[in-house]
Amino acid sequence: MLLSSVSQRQCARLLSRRAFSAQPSSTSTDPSSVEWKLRSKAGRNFIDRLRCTAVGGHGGDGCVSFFRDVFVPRGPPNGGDGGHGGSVWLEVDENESSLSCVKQQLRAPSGANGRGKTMHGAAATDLVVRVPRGTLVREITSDPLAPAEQQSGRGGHNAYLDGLAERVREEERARGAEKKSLFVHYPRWEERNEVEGIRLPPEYTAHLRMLRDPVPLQADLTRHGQRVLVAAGGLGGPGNPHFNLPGDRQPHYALRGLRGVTRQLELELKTIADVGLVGLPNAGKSSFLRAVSNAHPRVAPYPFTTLNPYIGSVDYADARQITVADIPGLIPGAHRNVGLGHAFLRHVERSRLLVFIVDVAGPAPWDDLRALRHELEMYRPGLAARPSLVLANKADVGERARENFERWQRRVSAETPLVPVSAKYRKNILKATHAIRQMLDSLPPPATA
Ligand SMILES: Nc1nc2c(ncn2[C@@H]2O[C@H](COP(=O)(O)OP(=O)(O)OP(=O)(O)O)[C@@H](O)[C@H]2O)c(=O)[nH]1
Ligand SMILES: [Mg+2]
Repeated sequence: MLLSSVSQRQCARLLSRRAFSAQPSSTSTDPSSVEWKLRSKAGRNFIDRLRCTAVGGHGGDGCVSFFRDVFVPRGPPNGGDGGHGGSVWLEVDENESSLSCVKQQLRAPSGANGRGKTMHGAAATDLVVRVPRGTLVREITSDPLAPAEQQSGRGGHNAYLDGLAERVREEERARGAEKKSLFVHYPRWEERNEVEGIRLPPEYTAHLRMLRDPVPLQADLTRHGQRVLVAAGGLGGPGNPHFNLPGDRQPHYALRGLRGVTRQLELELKTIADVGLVGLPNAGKSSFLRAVSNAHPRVAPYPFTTLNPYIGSVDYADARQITVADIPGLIPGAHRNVGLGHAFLRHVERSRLLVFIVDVAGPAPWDDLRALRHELEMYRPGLAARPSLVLANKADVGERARENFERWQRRVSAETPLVPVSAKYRKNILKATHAIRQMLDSLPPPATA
Protein backbone atom coordinates (compact mmCIF):
# COMPACT_ATOMS: atom_id res chain seq x y z
CA MET A 1 0.00 0.00 0.00
CA LEU A 2 1.33 3.42 -0.93
CA LEU A 3 0.02 5.29 2.00
CA SER A 4 0.04 3.11 5.03
CA SER A 5 -0.61 5.29 8.05
CA VAL A 6 -3.54 7.35 6.78
CA SER A 7 -6.15 5.90 4.50
CA GLN A 8 -6.84 7.67 1.24
CA ARG A 9 -10.47 8.23 2.15
CA GLN A 10 -9.58 9.72 5.53
CA CYS A 11 -7.15 12.18 3.94
CA ALA A 12 -9.68 13.19 1.33
CA ARG A 13 -12.39 13.70 3.93
CA LEU A 14 -10.19 15.76 6.20
CA LEU A 15 -8.68 17.85 3.45
CA SER A 16 -11.96 18.50 1.66
CA ARG A 17 -12.90 20.67 4.61
CA ARG A 18 -10.22 23.11 3.52
CA ALA A 19 -12.38 25.40 1.39
CA PHE A 20 -11.06 28.17 -0.86
CA SER A 21 -9.83 30.05 2.12
CA ALA A 22 -9.02 27.07 4.31
CA GLN A 23 -11.89 27.32 6.75
CA PRO A 24 -11.03 25.63 10.01
CA SER A 25 -13.23 22.86 11.30
CA SER A 26 -14.04 22.57 14.95
CA THR A 27 -14.28 18.98 16.08
CA SER A 28 -10.80 17.48 16.32
CA THR A 29 -8.65 17.98 19.38
CA ASP A 30 -5.84 15.69 18.22
CA PRO A 31 -2.81 17.88 17.44
CA SER A 32 -1.53 15.44 14.82
CA SER A 33 -4.72 15.49 12.75
CA VAL A 34 -5.08 17.45 9.53
CA GLU A 35 -8.09 19.24 10.98
CA TRP A 36 -6.05 20.50 13.89
CA LYS A 37 -3.30 21.68 11.61
CA LEU A 38 -5.71 23.54 9.37
CA ARG A 39 -6.72 25.51 12.40
CA SER A 40 -3.15 26.69 12.82
CA LYS A 41 -2.04 30.11 11.68
CA ALA A 42 -0.30 28.88 8.55
CA GLY A 43 -3.29 26.91 7.33
CA ARG A 44 -5.72 29.74 7.87
CA ASN A 45 -3.68 32.49 6.29
CA PHE A 46 -2.62 30.78 3.13
CA ILE A 47 -4.97 31.46 0.22
CA ASP A 48 -3.99 30.58 -3.31
CA ARG A 49 -7.27 31.09 -5.10
CA LEU A 50 -10.00 33.64 -4.58
CA ARG A 51 -12.69 35.68 -6.23
CA CYS A 52 -12.96 39.40 -5.72
CA THR A 53 -14.62 42.46 -7.16
CA ALA A 54 -12.55 45.44 -8.27
CA VAL A 55 -14.39 48.74 -8.50
CA GLY A 56 -12.79 51.86 -9.94
CA GLY A 57 -13.67 55.10 -8.14
CA HIS A 58 -16.39 57.37 -9.43
CA GLY A 59 -15.31 60.55 -11.22
CA GLY A 60 -16.32 63.84 -9.58
CA ASP A 61 -19.01 65.98 -11.23
CA GLY A 62 -18.19 69.09 -13.19
CA CYS A 63 -19.50 72.37 -11.75
CA VAL A 64 -21.83 74.98 -13.29
CA SER A 65 -20.96 78.46 -12.06
CA PHE A 66 -20.29 81.94 -13.44
CA PHE A 67 -17.95 84.75 -12.61
CA ARG A 68 -19.84 87.44 -10.70
CA ASP A 69 -18.68 90.87 -9.58
CA VAL A 70 -20.23 94.21 -8.72
CA PHE A 71 -20.20 95.43 -12.31
CA VAL A 72 -20.20 92.04 -13.99
CA PRO A 73 -23.68 90.54 -13.59
CA ARG A 74 -23.23 88.00 -16.41
CA GLY A 75 -19.60 86.95 -16.23
CA PRO A 76 -18.05 84.03 -18.08
CA PRO A 77 -18.51 80.42 -16.88
CA ASN A 78 -15.98 79.34 -14.24
CA GLY A 79 -17.10 75.91 -12.99
CA GLY A 80 -14.26 73.56 -12.10
CA ASP A 81 -13.83 70.04 -13.51
CA GLY A 82 -14.51 66.97 -11.40
CA GLY A 83 -11.49 64.91 -10.28
CA HIS A 84 -10.85 61.46 -11.76
CA GLY A 85 -11.78 58.41 -9.71
CA GLY A 86 -8.99 56.17 -8.43
CA SER A 87 -8.06 53.02 -10.35
CA VAL A 88 -7.44 49.56 -8.91
CA TRP A 89 -4.06 47.99 -9.71
CA LEU A 90 -2.53 44.66 -8.84
CA GLU A 91 1.23 44.78 -8.29
CA VAL A 92 3.61 41.90 -7.78
CA ASP A 93 5.53 41.93 -4.53
CA GLU A 94 7.95 39.04 -4.19
CA ASN A 95 7.76 39.29 -0.41
CA GLU A 96 4.12 38.17 -0.54
CA SER A 97 3.55 34.45 -0.56
CA SER A 98 -0.21 34.20 -0.42
CA LEU A 99 -3.31 35.99 -1.66
CA SER A 100 -4.55 36.45 1.89
CA CYS A 101 -3.92 40.21 1.71
CA VAL A 102 -6.42 40.62 -1.12
CA LYS A 103 -9.85 41.70 0.10
CA GLN A 104 -13.08 40.56 -1.51
CA GLN A 105 -14.02 44.12 -2.47
CA LEU A 106 -11.26 46.25 -3.94
CA ARG A 107 -12.81 49.67 -4.09
CA ALA A 108 -10.81 52.73 -5.16
CA PRO A 109 -11.87 56.16 -3.80
CA SER A 110 -13.95 58.61 -5.83
CA GLY A 111 -12.77 61.93 -7.27
CA ALA A 112 -14.00 65.19 -5.72
CA ASN A 113 -16.59 67.39 -7.46
CA GLY A 114 -15.48 70.56 -9.19
CA ARG A 115 -16.40 73.89 -7.57
CA GLY A 116 -16.90 77.52 -8.57
CA LYS A 117 -14.02 79.93 -9.30
CA THR A 118 -12.43 77.26 -11.52
CA MET A 119 -11.62 75.05 -8.58
CA HIS A 120 -11.09 71.57 -9.97
CA GLY A 121 -11.95 68.60 -7.79
CA ALA A 122 -9.02 66.57 -6.49
CA ALA A 123 -8.29 63.33 -8.31
CA ALA A 124 -8.51 60.24 -6.09
CA THR A 125 -5.47 58.15 -5.30
CA ASP A 126 -5.19 54.74 -6.90
CA LEU A 127 -5.61 51.56 -4.92
CA VAL A 128 -2.56 49.31 -5.35
CA VAL A 129 -3.02 45.76 -4.10
CA ARG A 130 0.09 43.64 -3.62
CA VAL A 131 -0.02 40.07 -4.86
CA PRO A 132 2.60 37.31 -4.90
CA ARG A 133 4.68 36.44 -7.94
CA GLY A 134 2.92 33.84 -10.06
CA THR A 135 -0.60 35.26 -9.70
CA LEU A 136 -2.93 34.64 -12.61
CA VAL A 137 -5.74 37.14 -13.07
CA ARG A 138 -8.89 36.13 -14.92
CA GLU A 139 -12.09 38.01 -15.37
CA ILE A 140 -15.23 36.08 -14.57
CA THR A 141 -17.70 36.75 -17.34
CA SER A 142 -21.23 36.00 -16.38
CA ASP A 143 -24.12 36.22 -18.79
CA PRO A 144 -27.32 36.55 -16.74
CA LEU A 145 -29.30 35.01 -19.59
CA ALA A 146 -27.03 32.03 -20.12
CA PRO A 147 -29.00 29.59 -17.89
CA ALA A 148 -31.98 29.90 -20.25
CA GLU A 149 -29.77 28.89 -23.14
CA GLN A 150 -28.73 25.80 -21.34
CA GLN A 151 -32.33 24.71 -20.89
CA SER A 152 -33.05 21.74 -23.05
CA GLY A 153 -35.50 21.87 -25.92
CA ARG A 154 -36.60 24.54 -28.34
CA GLY A 155 -38.60 26.49 -25.75
CA GLY A 156 -35.45 27.25 -23.76
CA HIS A 157 -33.57 28.46 -26.85
CA ASN A 158 -36.43 30.76 -27.91
CA ALA A 159 -36.62 32.21 -24.41
CA TYR A 160 -32.91 32.97 -24.62
CA LEU A 161 -33.28 34.78 -27.98
CA ASP A 162 -36.31 36.74 -26.72
CA GLY A 163 -34.30 37.73 -23.66
CA LEU A 164 -31.41 38.93 -25.82
CA ALA A 165 -33.71 41.03 -28.03
CA GLU A 166 -35.32 42.58 -24.96
CA ARG A 167 -31.91 43.42 -23.56
CA VAL A 168 -30.87 45.15 -26.79
CA ARG A 169 -34.12 47.20 -26.76
CA GLU A 170 -33.51 48.15 -23.13
CA GLU A 171 -30.00 49.32 -23.92
CA GLU A 172 -31.27 51.49 -26.77
CA ARG A 173 -33.82 53.07 -24.47
CA ALA A 174 -31.19 53.63 -21.81
CA ARG A 175 -28.89 55.32 -24.30
CA GLY A 176 -31.41 58.10 -24.98
CA ALA A 177 -32.17 58.59 -21.31
CA GLU A 178 -28.52 58.32 -20.38
CA LYS A 179 -27.50 61.37 -22.32
CA LYS A 180 -29.83 63.55 -20.28
CA SER A 181 -28.71 62.03 -17.03
CA LEU A 182 -25.08 62.76 -17.88
CA PHE A 183 -25.57 66.48 -17.34
CA VAL A 184 -25.47 68.64 -14.24
CA HIS A 185 -27.86 71.61 -14.63
CA TYR A 186 -27.81 75.06 -13.13
CA PRO A 187 -30.67 75.38 -10.59
CA ARG A 188 -34.07 75.55 -12.39
CA TRP A 189 -32.44 75.15 -15.83
CA GLU A 190 -33.24 71.45 -16.33
CA GLU A 191 -36.09 72.21 -18.72
CA ARG A 192 -34.44 75.12 -20.52
CA ASN A 193 -31.13 73.37 -21.26
CA GLU A 194 -31.24 71.62 -24.62
CA VAL A 195 -28.55 69.05 -24.15
CA GLU A 196 -29.59 66.49 -26.79
CA GLY A 197 -27.55 68.05 -29.59
CA ILE A 198 -24.42 68.75 -27.54
CA ARG A 199 -21.22 66.96 -28.56
CA LEU A 200 -19.58 65.17 -25.69
CA PRO A 201 -15.78 65.47 -25.35
CA PRO A 202 -14.02 62.57 -27.17
CA GLU A 203 -12.32 61.15 -24.04
CA TYR A 204 -15.71 61.18 -22.34
CA THR A 205 -17.35 59.16 -25.10
CA ALA A 206 -14.34 56.81 -25.17
CA HIS A 207 -14.80 56.13 -21.45
CA LEU A 208 -18.54 55.55 -21.94
CA ARG A 209 -17.76 53.09 -24.72
CA MET A 210 -15.26 51.30 -22.50
CA LEU A 211 -17.88 50.98 -19.76
CA ARG A 212 -20.38 49.57 -22.22
CA ASP A 213 -18.07 47.12 -24.02
CA PRO A 214 -15.34 46.21 -21.56
CA VAL A 215 -12.37 44.27 -22.90
CA PRO A 216 -12.00 40.94 -21.02
CA LEU A 217 -9.00 40.93 -18.73
CA GLN A 218 -6.45 38.15 -18.40
CA ALA A 219 -2.95 38.54 -17.01
CA ASP A 220 -0.11 36.49 -15.66
CA LEU A 221 1.98 38.37 -13.11
CA THR A 222 5.44 36.85 -13.13
CA ARG A 223 7.93 39.65 -12.42
CA HIS A 224 8.56 41.62 -9.24
CA GLY A 225 7.03 45.07 -9.62
CA GLN A 226 4.82 44.09 -12.56
CA ARG A 227 1.48 45.91 -12.48
CA VAL A 228 -1.86 45.37 -14.11
CA LEU A 229 -4.79 47.75 -14.20
CA VAL A 230 -7.86 45.76 -13.19
CA ALA A 231 -10.44 48.53 -12.80
CA ALA A 232 -9.92 51.96 -14.32
CA GLY A 233 -11.26 54.90 -12.34
CA GLY A 234 -14.13 56.97 -13.69
CA LEU A 235 -13.53 60.15 -15.63
CA GLY A 236 -14.17 63.48 -13.90
CA GLY A 237 -16.95 65.55 -15.50
CA PRO A 238 -15.85 68.71 -17.35
CA GLY A 239 -17.15 71.98 -15.83
CA ASN A 240 -19.30 74.45 -17.78
CA PRO A 241 -16.37 76.48 -19.28
CA HIS A 242 -15.85 73.49 -21.64
CA PHE A 243 -19.19 74.29 -23.28
CA ASN A 244 -18.50 78.00 -23.71
CA LEU A 245 -19.09 77.97 -27.48
CA PRO A 246 -19.76 80.83 -29.96
CA GLY A 247 -23.49 80.05 -30.02
CA ASP A 248 -23.85 79.95 -26.24
CA ARG A 249 -21.53 82.00 -24.03
CA GLN A 250 -23.51 81.17 -20.89
CA PRO A 251 -23.72 77.36 -20.72
CA HIS A 252 -25.91 76.41 -17.78
CA TYR A 253 -24.79 72.80 -17.70
CA ALA A 254 -21.71 70.69 -17.06
CA LEU A 255 -21.05 66.95 -17.24
CA ARG A 256 -21.34 64.45 -14.43
CA GLY A 257 -18.38 62.30 -13.49
CA LEU A 258 -18.49 58.76 -14.89
CA ARG A 259 -18.39 55.62 -12.82
CA GLY A 260 -15.27 53.50 -12.83
CA VAL A 261 -14.96 50.03 -14.31
CA THR A 262 -16.25 47.14 -12.20
CA ARG A 263 -14.78 43.70 -12.71
CA GLN A 264 -15.37 40.34 -11.11
CA LEU A 265 -11.99 38.68 -10.90
CA GLU A 266 -10.58 35.31 -10.09
CA LEU A 267 -7.02 35.27 -8.81
CA GLU A 268 -5.05 32.07 -8.74
CA LEU A 269 -1.55 31.69 -7.41
CA LYS A 270 0.66 29.27 -9.27
CA THR A 271 3.98 29.42 -7.52
CA ILE A 272 7.00 30.08 -9.70
CA ALA A 273 10.11 28.20 -8.60
CA ASP A 274 12.95 26.61 -10.54
CA VAL A 275 12.49 23.27 -8.83
CA GLY A 276 9.33 21.58 -7.55
CA LEU A 277 9.57 18.83 -4.93
CA VAL A 278 7.04 16.08 -5.51
CA GLY A 279 6.47 13.12 -3.23
CA LEU A 280 4.01 11.09 -1.23
CA PRO A 281 3.21 12.38 2.26
CA ASN A 282 5.97 11.74 4.79
CA ALA A 283 8.61 11.06 2.11
CA GLY A 284 10.88 13.79 3.48
CA LYS A 285 10.28 16.72 1.10
CA SER A 286 10.30 19.33 3.84
CA SER A 287 13.34 17.73 5.46
CA PHE A 288 15.12 18.04 2.12
CA LEU A 289 14.12 21.70 1.72
CA ARG A 290 15.38 22.40 5.23
CA ALA A 291 18.65 20.66 4.44
CA VAL A 292 19.36 22.59 1.24
CA SER A 293 17.89 26.03 1.83
CA ASN A 294 17.19 28.75 4.33
CA ALA A 295 13.50 27.76 4.57
CA HIS A 296 12.15 26.13 7.72
CA PRO A 297 9.03 24.17 6.84
CA ARG A 298 7.71 21.95 9.63
CA VAL A 299 8.91 18.37 9.71
CA ALA A 300 7.05 15.68 11.63
CA PRO A 301 6.57 11.92 11.41
CA TYR A 302 3.01 11.97 10.09
CA PRO A 303 1.43 12.71 6.69
CA PHE A 304 0.28 16.20 5.70
CA THR A 305 2.62 18.07 7.97
CA THR A 306 3.00 20.57 5.15
CA LEU A 307 -0.29 22.15 4.13
CA ASN A 308 0.90 25.12 2.09
CA PRO A 309 3.68 25.39 -0.46
CA TYR A 310 6.99 26.67 0.87
CA ILE A 311 9.68 28.24 -1.21
CA GLY A 312 13.31 28.14 -0.24
CA SER A 313 16.34 29.29 -2.12
CA VAL A 314 19.49 27.24 -2.47
CA ASP A 315 22.64 29.37 -2.45
CA TYR A 316 25.63 28.04 -4.34
CA ALA A 317 29.22 29.05 -3.66
CA ASP A 318 29.35 31.17 -6.83
CA ALA A 319 26.32 33.22 -5.66
CA ARG A 320 23.91 31.39 -8.00
CA GLN A 321 20.49 30.97 -6.42
CA ILE A 322 17.89 28.35 -7.23
CA THR A 323 14.37 28.48 -5.85
CA VAL A 324 12.78 25.25 -4.64
CA ALA A 325 9.07 24.76 -3.90
CA ASP A 326 7.99 22.19 -1.31
CA ILE A 327 4.35 21.23 -1.70
CA PRO A 328 2.09 19.08 0.47
CA GLY A 329 2.24 15.36 -0.21
CA LEU A 330 0.28 13.86 -3.08
CA ILE A 331 -1.87 10.80 -2.65
CA PRO A 332 -3.29 8.47 -5.29
CA GLY A 333 -6.19 10.25 -6.99
CA ALA A 334 -4.59 13.70 -6.54
CA HIS A 335 -5.31 14.45 -10.22
CA ARG A 336 -9.02 14.07 -9.38
CA ASN A 337 -8.43 16.52 -6.54
CA VAL A 338 -8.34 13.78 -3.92
CA GLY A 339 -6.55 15.18 -0.88
CA LEU A 340 -6.80 18.64 -2.49
CA GLY A 341 -4.38 17.44 -5.16
CA HIS A 342 -5.24 20.25 -7.57
CA ALA A 343 -4.57 22.89 -4.97
CA PHE A 344 -1.09 21.45 -4.46
CA LEU A 345 -0.21 20.43 -8.00
CA ARG A 346 -0.74 23.93 -9.33
CA HIS A 347 2.32 24.98 -7.35
CA VAL A 348 4.72 22.70 -9.20
CA GLU A 349 3.13 23.12 -12.60
CA ARG A 350 5.47 25.95 -13.52
CA SER A 351 8.71 24.47 -12.19
CA ARG A 352 11.31 23.79 -14.85
CA LEU A 353 12.67 20.76 -13.02
CA LEU A 354 10.76 18.27 -10.88
CA VAL A 355 12.55 16.51 -8.06
CA PHE A 356 10.77 13.36 -6.91
CA ILE A 357 11.44 12.54 -3.29
CA VAL A 358 10.77 8.89 -2.60
CA ASP A 359 11.13 6.98 0.66
CA VAL A 360 13.63 4.31 -0.39
CA ALA A 361 13.05 2.36 2.83
CA GLY A 362 9.41 1.75 1.85
CA PRO A 363 8.17 -1.60 0.52
CA ALA A 364 8.36 -0.67 -3.21
CA PRO A 365 9.79 2.80 -3.89
CA TRP A 366 9.62 2.27 -7.68
CA ASP A 367 5.82 1.86 -7.38
CA ASP A 368 5.65 5.14 -5.45
CA LEU A 369 7.52 6.88 -8.24
CA ARG A 370 5.23 5.37 -10.86
CA ALA A 371 2.17 6.50 -8.89
CA LEU A 372 3.53 10.05 -8.60
CA ARG A 373 4.27 10.24 -12.31
CA HIS A 374 0.81 8.91 -13.07
CA GLU A 375 -0.81 11.62 -10.93
CA LEU A 376 1.19 14.35 -12.64
CA GLU A 377 0.36 13.05 -16.10
CA MET A 378 -3.31 12.74 -15.34
CA TYR A 379 -3.41 16.23 -13.85
CA ARG A 380 -1.74 17.85 -16.85
CA PRO A 381 -0.64 15.75 -19.83
CA GLY A 382 3.07 16.20 -20.45
CA LEU A 383 3.87 17.18 -16.87
CA ALA A 384 5.39 13.79 -16.06
CA ALA A 385 7.71 14.17 -19.04
CA ARG A 386 9.20 17.35 -17.57
CA PRO A 387 12.95 17.02 -16.78
CA SER A 388 13.22 15.30 -13.45
CA LEU A 389 15.53 13.84 -10.87
CA VAL A 390 14.76 11.17 -8.29
CA LEU A 391 16.08 11.43 -4.76
CA ALA A 392 16.00 8.13 -2.89
CA ASN A 393 15.52 9.61 0.57
CA LYS A 394 15.92 7.92 3.96
CA ALA A 395 18.88 6.00 2.56
CA ASP A 396 20.21 5.87 6.12
CA VAL A 397 17.41 3.56 7.29
CA GLY A 398 19.20 0.20 7.57
CA GLU A 399 19.59 -2.76 5.31
CA ARG A 400 16.21 -2.51 3.58
CA ALA A 401 16.95 0.94 2.16
CA ARG A 402 20.29 -0.25 0.79
CA GLU A 403 18.79 -3.36 -0.83
CA ASN A 404 15.94 -1.37 -2.32
CA PHE A 405 18.31 1.20 -3.72
CA GLU A 406 20.52 -1.39 -5.37
CA ARG A 407 17.52 -3.19 -6.87
CA TRP A 408 16.06 0.10 -8.05
CA GLN A 409 19.28 1.29 -9.64
CA ARG A 410 19.37 -1.81 -11.80
CA ARG A 411 15.81 -1.09 -12.98
CA VAL A 412 15.90 2.64 -13.78
CA SER A 413 16.77 4.00 -17.16
CA ALA A 414 19.89 6.07 -17.70
CA GLU A 415 17.94 9.28 -18.34
CA THR A 416 16.40 9.31 -14.85
CA PRO A 417 19.18 10.20 -12.42
CA LEU A 418 18.70 8.47 -9.07
CA VAL A 419 20.57 9.95 -6.12
CA PRO A 420 20.54 8.38 -2.64
CA VAL A 421 20.26 10.95 0.15
CA SER A 422 19.44 11.27 3.80
CA ALA A 423 17.63 14.58 4.23
CA LYS A 424 17.36 14.14 7.99
CA TYR A 425 21.07 13.53 8.58
CA ARG A 426 22.14 15.75 5.65
CA LYS A 427 24.04 13.01 3.86
CA ASN A 428 24.85 13.27 0.16
CA ILE A 429 23.04 16.62 0.01
CA LEU A 430 25.87 18.28 -1.90
CA LYS A 431 25.69 15.63 -4.58
CA ALA A 432 21.92 16.18 -4.87
CA THR A 433 22.18 19.97 -5.12
CA HIS A 434 25.00 19.60 -7.65
CA ALA A 435 22.86 17.27 -9.78
CA ILE A 436 19.91 19.69 -9.54
CA ARG A 437 22.04 22.57 -10.70
CA GLN A 438 23.60 20.61 -13.53
CA MET A 439 20.19 19.61 -14.82
CA LEU A 440 18.79 23.12 -14.51
CA ASP A 441 21.74 24.61 -16.34
CA SER A 442 21.28 22.19 -19.20
CA LEU A 443 17.67 23.35 -19.68
CA PRO A 444 16.70 26.28 -21.87
CA PRO A 445 16.25 29.54 -19.88
CA PRO A 446 12.72 30.26 -18.66
CA ALA A 447 10.53 32.30 -20.98
CA THR A 448 10.25 35.84 -19.64
CA ALA A 449 6.80 37.34 -19.61
N1 LIG B 1 15.61 8.33 8.94
C1 LIG B 1 15.25 9.34 8.17
N2 LIG B 1 14.10 9.99 8.41
C2 LIG B 1 13.74 11.00 7.63
C3 LIG B 1 14.54 11.40 6.54
N3 LIG B 1 13.95 12.44 5.91
C4 LIG B 1 12.82 12.69 6.61
N4 LIG B 1 12.69 11.83 7.63
C5 LIG B 1 11.61 11.78 8.59
O1 LIG B 1 10.39 11.53 7.92
C6 LIG B 1 9.33 12.23 8.55
C7 LIG B 1 8.60 13.05 7.54
O2 LIG B 1 9.44 14.06 7.06
P1 LIG B 1 8.89 15.37 6.34
O3 LIG B 1 10.06 16.12 5.84
O4 LIG B 1 7.93 16.09 7.21
O5 LIG B 1 8.09 14.71 5.15
P2 LIG B 1 7.21 15.43 4.04
O6 LIG B 1 7.39 14.69 2.77
O7 LIG B 1 7.48 16.88 4.01
O8 LIG B 1 5.76 15.13 4.61
P3 LIG B 1 4.40 15.93 4.30
O9 LIG B 1 4.66 17.35 4.50
O10 LIG B 1 3.50 15.38 5.30
O11 LIG B 1 4.01 15.58 2.91
C8 LIG B 1 9.95 13.07 9.66
O12 LIG B 1 9.81 12.37 10.86
C9 LIG B 1 11.40 13.12 9.27
O13 LIG B 1 12.27 13.24 10.40
C10 LIG B 1 15.77 10.70 6.29
O14 LIG B 1 16.53 10.96 5.39
N5 LIG B 1 16.05 9.66 7.15
MG1 LIG C 1 6.31 18.44 4.33
